[in-house]
Amino acid sequence: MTANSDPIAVLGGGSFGTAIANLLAENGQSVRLWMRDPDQAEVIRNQRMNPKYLQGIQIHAAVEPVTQLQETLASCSLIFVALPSSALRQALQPYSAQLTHKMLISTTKGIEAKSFKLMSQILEEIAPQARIGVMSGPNLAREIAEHALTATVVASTDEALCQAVQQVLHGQTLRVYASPDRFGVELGGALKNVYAIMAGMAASLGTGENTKSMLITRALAEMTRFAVKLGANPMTFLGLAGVGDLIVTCTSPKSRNFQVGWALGEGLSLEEAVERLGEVAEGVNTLKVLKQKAEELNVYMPLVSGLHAVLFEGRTLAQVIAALMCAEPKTDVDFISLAGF
Ligand SMILES: NC(=O)C1=CN([C@@H]2O[C@H](COP(=O)(O)OP(=O)(O)OC[C@H]3O[C@@H](n4cnc5c(N)ncnc54)[C@H](OP(=O)(O)O)[C@@H]3O)[C@@H](O)[C@H]2O)C=CC1
Ligand SMILES: O=C(CO)COP(=O)(O)O
Repeated sequence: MTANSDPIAVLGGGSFGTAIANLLAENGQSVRLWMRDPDQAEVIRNQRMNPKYLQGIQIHAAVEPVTQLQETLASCSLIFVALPSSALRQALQPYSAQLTHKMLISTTKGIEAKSFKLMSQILEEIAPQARIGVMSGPNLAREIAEHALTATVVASTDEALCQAVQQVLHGQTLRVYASPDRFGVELGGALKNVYAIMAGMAASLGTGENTKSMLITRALAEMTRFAVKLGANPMTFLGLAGVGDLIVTCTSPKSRNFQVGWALGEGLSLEEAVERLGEVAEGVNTLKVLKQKAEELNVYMPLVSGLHAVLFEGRTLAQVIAALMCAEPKTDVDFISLAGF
């Protein structure tokens, strides 16, 4: 791997930002890992660890923790954004002038509540002159940091941008695939978090393997149906950023969304589950906005409606399960015919 001449910025000192920064550094890049908390930066600088988010992972010497956002943006032409969706606009809006002509890669898997915008759409709004891409796929931060063999997708119609990301991130333990379908790749990453909450809940209640499989497969049908309604290419959902990410997040206790679901299954309230997690679980907010959008667009999303009913409308799980199982019989893979195939 040849080193890029400019340093590369990673915004967000959480688990994913730290994992990506480390991989870039291991590939020979010089990396500025921006975080808002000077104390956290100091700890990383001195201990070469990020104990708050990635306990036990050694941070490469070429990762420089920084807290000056303006300087960081000015000094880097390739910028990975790993901020929670609730923070991205607010954090970057004041620096739109510094983002002109930069390559911005969103790794954030969420949807803005008030606008239903995906994060790359917000970046485009903040920085219309920037070059925009997204990175998404079955990418649990801890596994990436521990060098589990992993694949991801960089998506943009800007082929040179995809190649730039492949050049700096592709390595011994991470394969980076390119896709021109930015919208589909990004939407898949955001939607699957909701189903991971359901899967975590199902797992903690001791459901059978048939049930787990039904849940994941019908989740794929439901999220694809929604995506088709928004004009996305359903084929993207058969790739790493669709079914790939859905599988990992719905089956792994390392997923924070799965953990929230697990805690709910144990009887904790949503507030208690989120509090216990202490990290970002994007699926909670996505569930709220997705339920509303599905209604607006008249898309049939019984799993989303069911989870929403349990978490926000005072319905019991038993009531929701009974309604789901007794609903009128449907056709399998209906989203393919909806898409005109
Ligand atoms: N973790 C994973 O496995 C993966 C995560 N992602 C996505 O990456 C995004 C970030 O997740 P992740 O790194 O896991 O989250 P974490 O919960 O691990 O960390 C969140 C980070 O965001 C920072 N932050 C929160 N609010 C602000 C703000 N207003 N301004 C600046 N920084 C802020 C936190 O800083 P502080 O400590 O100061 O609060 C912390 O560094 C999410 O959208 C997630 O879906 C994508 C793929 C995999
Ligand atoms: O997106 C992820 C894996 O691809 C991480 O999922 P969680 O945010 O649920 O941990």
